[in-house]
Amino acid sequence: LPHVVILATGGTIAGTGATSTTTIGYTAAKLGVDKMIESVPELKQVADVRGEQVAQIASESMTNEVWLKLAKRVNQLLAQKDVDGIVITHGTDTIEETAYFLNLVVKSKKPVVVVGSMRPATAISADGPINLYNAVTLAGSKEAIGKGVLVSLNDQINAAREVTKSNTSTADTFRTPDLGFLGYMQDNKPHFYRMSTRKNTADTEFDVSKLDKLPRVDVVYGYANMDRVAMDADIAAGAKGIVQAGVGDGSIAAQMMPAFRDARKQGVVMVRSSRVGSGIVARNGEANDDKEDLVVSDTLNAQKARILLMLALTKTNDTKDIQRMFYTY
Ligand SMILES: NC(=O)C[C@H](N)C(=O)O
Repeated sequence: LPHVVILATGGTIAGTGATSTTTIGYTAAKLGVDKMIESVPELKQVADVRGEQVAQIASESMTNEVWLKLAKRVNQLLAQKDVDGIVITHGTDTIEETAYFLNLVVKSKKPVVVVGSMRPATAISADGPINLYNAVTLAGSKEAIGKGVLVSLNDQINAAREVTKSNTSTADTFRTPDLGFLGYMQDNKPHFYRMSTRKNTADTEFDVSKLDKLPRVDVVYGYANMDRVAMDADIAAGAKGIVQAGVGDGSIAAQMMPAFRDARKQGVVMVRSSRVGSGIVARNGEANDDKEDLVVSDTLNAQKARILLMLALTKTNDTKDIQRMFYTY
């Protein structure tokens, strides 16, 4: 049997509610990793599993510090001969962010699968146990090697770079808009049909082994009648980069342009992303990125663009080089 380590961070998969019909007003991050493993005895049929508790939080409270701790532990474990794959149990609110962060900093081709659930462990038809079973099966599989960090819930396998939470509360919330998920978990095995084409894990240039913090990068949301107050406040608070989740194709409001120019004068790296949820933000499309010295996020949503920009800023401030990274990862 493959050796799979489960790193637990909390979330609804470890959540408990007052009654079996409580699916909303429950408390996330209550069960410890050993209790979660015990509650799915079938795990022992597919892998030699053991657990470690890395954090015990609802994922809305995820921080850069927990990411660094988690990534370092994943890298230590995957360097061991007796570890074949890792499962990370996680809340679903920021699962796509943690998965993409790991997709950029894990230095191994061995499978890393991030899993969560939409119903707490105490609910009727809780989705946590089957999701955990599928995740451990996937992490122990040969098929998952070299596919980058994966997110698996609801019998589906998604790529970390592309997956996003699309519904606040239903079990089928995870989607890869337009591009589609990678495959299914069915009948105790993965069935892959496609792969993400972007570089990941062992093929990236990022190394967090000596980092204990990441540069501050904030997201500013675009909307009609927006002004520069939030962006200026973020920069005053020390942001080295700003991602605008702009309207449409990452458009910049006329009244925001002076704020973008002031930010660039101070060396703040400005990334145009979109609030739309799918599609490419085209370079020199809705803004003159060459002239204004801006970066476009390509198809990354704003929360993932923030992660890539933080990591990029650990290497360089050069906007051309950072743009290359956005087209590479
Ligand atoms: N379904 C969930 O896991 C939601 C929860 N708020 C979390 O992200 O921890």
